[in-house]
Amino acid sequence: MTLTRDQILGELRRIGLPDGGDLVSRDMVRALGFDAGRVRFVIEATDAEAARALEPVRRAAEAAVGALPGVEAVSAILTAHGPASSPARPAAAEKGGEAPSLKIGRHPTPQAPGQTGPQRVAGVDRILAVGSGKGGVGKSTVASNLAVALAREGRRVGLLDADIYGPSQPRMMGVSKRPGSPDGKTIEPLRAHGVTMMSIGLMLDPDKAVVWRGPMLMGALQQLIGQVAWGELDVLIVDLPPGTGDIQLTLCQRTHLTGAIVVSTPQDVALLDARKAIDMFHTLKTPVLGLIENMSLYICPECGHEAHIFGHGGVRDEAARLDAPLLGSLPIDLETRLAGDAGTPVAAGEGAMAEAYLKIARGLVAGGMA
Ligand SMILES: Nc1ncnc2c1ncn2[C@@H]1O[C@H](COP(=O)(O)OP(=O)(O)OP(=O)(O)O)[C@@H](O)[C@H]1O
Repeated sequence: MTLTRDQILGELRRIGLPDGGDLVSRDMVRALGFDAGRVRFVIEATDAEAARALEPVRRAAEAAVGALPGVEAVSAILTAHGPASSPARPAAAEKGGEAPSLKIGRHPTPQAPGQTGPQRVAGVDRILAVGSGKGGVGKSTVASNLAVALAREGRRVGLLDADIYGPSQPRMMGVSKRPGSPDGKTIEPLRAHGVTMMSIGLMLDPDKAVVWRGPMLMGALQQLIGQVAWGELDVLIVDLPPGTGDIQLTLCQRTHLTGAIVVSTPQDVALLDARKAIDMFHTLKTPVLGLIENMSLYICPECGHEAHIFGHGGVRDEAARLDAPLLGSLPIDLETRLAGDAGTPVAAGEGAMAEAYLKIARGLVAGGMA
């Protein structure tokens, strides 16, 4: 007997929620897909706390669907908004800069009649999402440096900072000007180090952002992709928030992505989360183009001794397991941190780290990914 969507939903309807209703009646199932006995779906919770409380529900859902005839493997992922940590305050807000007359954070517009599935962005040839399972692994650092390295390789590059809970690209790229909107419809992006860039952090009142729910996040992301005057780009790099939440879901479902790059440090806890992020991209049918290992090694500047502070080989092994390329391994490097804090990514200069990023960039260009 062939497995059907209705059969799967039928099982999910039987999974009651602690506060009433079931996964289907409460409209919490997203991105349901199945192929050759493998079923994948996402359970969308309203916030991180609710998601944590739903772990037994997730397990029950996996078990119920797994018991259906013809199902060999089930992967259910819980998504929620990131933690309500304090995001970086936009420099422009502090300076009281002129706000565009656009209301960022409105609810998303439905797709136009005839539009189904992920849409292309006019003028933008490729979109690469840079994600991570865990925060703090260097995802934003990698995104900004890759953008700069690709620009140095002659590509027309855009960088969109979609990390709503900790937008760090304004600091890393050294921009603080509030983007303008001369016509009140389009948002003018900023330019830094040869890259056209825009950050959600430059447009938000951070105190409001942290209480946003899914629809408002989705609306904001939609505006940043669709209303920013990106111009003609070879590649747009999107710096995602860490984890598997609404921003990731919306981006993958609404925008045609070339693929995702997942950044991880080599230690087990980071890899565990990276695996979840990779699984989410698979569920959403976004190709995972490769992994980047960050902070893989520390080389003592005094004696040259090499220490694997966060473990060794974990990301390479994971890449092999997933049959995904390891796009690069980047060491722990003081200059990388200092350069990021100073607003001039290390890839904009000379030296071993700039060369390491240029090498990754060349690989992406050679592979037709950027
Ligand atoms: N290879 C590296 N060597 C030294 N420091 C690094 C390296 N990569 C990143 N860092 C530093 O680690 C800190 C965290 O990096 P970053 O903000 O890029 O992480 P992230 O994964 O984007 O975190 P989040 O998603 O939580 O914002 C920053 O101070 C950054 O400069």
